[in-house]
Amino acid sequence: MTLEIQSIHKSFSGQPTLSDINLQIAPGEFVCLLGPSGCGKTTLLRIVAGLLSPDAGALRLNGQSLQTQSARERRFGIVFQSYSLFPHMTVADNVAYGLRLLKANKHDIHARVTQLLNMVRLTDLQDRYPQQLSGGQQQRVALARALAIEPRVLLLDEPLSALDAQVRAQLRMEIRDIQQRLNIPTLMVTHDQDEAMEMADRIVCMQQGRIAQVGTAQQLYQHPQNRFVAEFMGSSNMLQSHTVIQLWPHLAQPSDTGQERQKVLCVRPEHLHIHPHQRPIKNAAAAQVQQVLFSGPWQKVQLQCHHQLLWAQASAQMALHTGQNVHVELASEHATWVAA
Ligand SMILES: Nc1ncnc2c1ncn2[C@@H]1O[C@H](COP(=O)(O)OP(=O)(O)OP(=O)(O)O)[C@@H](O)[C@H]1O
Repeated sequence: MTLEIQSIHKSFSGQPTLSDINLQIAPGEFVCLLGPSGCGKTTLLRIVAGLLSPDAGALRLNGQSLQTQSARERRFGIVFQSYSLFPHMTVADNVAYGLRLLKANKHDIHARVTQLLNMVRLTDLQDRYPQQLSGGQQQRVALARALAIEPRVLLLDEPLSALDAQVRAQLRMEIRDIQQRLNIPTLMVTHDQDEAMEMADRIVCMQQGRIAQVGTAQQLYQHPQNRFVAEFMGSSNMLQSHTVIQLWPHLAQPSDTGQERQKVLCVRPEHLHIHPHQRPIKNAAAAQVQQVLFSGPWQKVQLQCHHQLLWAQASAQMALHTGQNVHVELASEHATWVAA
């Protein structure tokens, strides 16, 4: 199944919420809509689901228009942030719900529910009610329920954001694994960049109702097209051209490469190399340590470098303390000039 989203526009009370959204999701592909609150992610997902009509544009599945199909006729599986399980039904009945609506026979329903509960590892809990389950278990039931109808497309609206960090990490892997095994085209909304980077084949980074950039996690992280994408995808230091000349005069300026002005240098913390001594080093700038934050195998280090504050990442083994004079080198092959 290939899902095509073509030139979708949507306004609320005259305010454009989505402008010219174009996207194609290949069979079995996992695509994440990523962006800050209010950028239009959920609106787009609801339009794809058939819960909201676009003002203009088209949706196609395998070339066939979805325009006249209701949400139910589309047969898409949807999982929301708030589990939305039926509280008066057991786990097994929740999973069976969609199949009963489709009037599947009892034997088939039982076989399918057994298979799905096994897939989401809830077989032992099938007679419990939702309120007797943890958040993670409830979300697994919601996933099984969405998958029961053999959906043509899977839509996930922030399915993990109500869960604690450990359960989230576990469920990320489980959802990705199940999605790959079933080979269903999937669109997931999230505002969590780590989640998007770990789960998605491609990420759609959205800004104020428009697509800012589409690509793999590596493409967006390593080659962001503009400052918004660079800052949204992981931590970065954004340096003006005159600051770069001061700190690392050997670096090529954007004008050297024939690109227009008004660019800033995006420097990821892991590409700054700290030399923990005062001795000058070729192509390294003098700096003073302002803060050291322990972060497991790493320390996040804030440096004052001329008038610029920089965040760097250093190994936890490196002895660093506040006020220490150091030198900082930039792995120039990783630094990217992006549109400001
Ligand atoms: N039914 C509606 N009526 C009016 N405005 C709406 C409606 N639904 C959404 N909006 C507005 O459209 C914009 C986009 O909302 P949307 O829920 O799509 O954003 P989002 O990116 O999913 O945000 P979040 O991450 O906070 O859920 C917001 O400004 C929101 O207030």
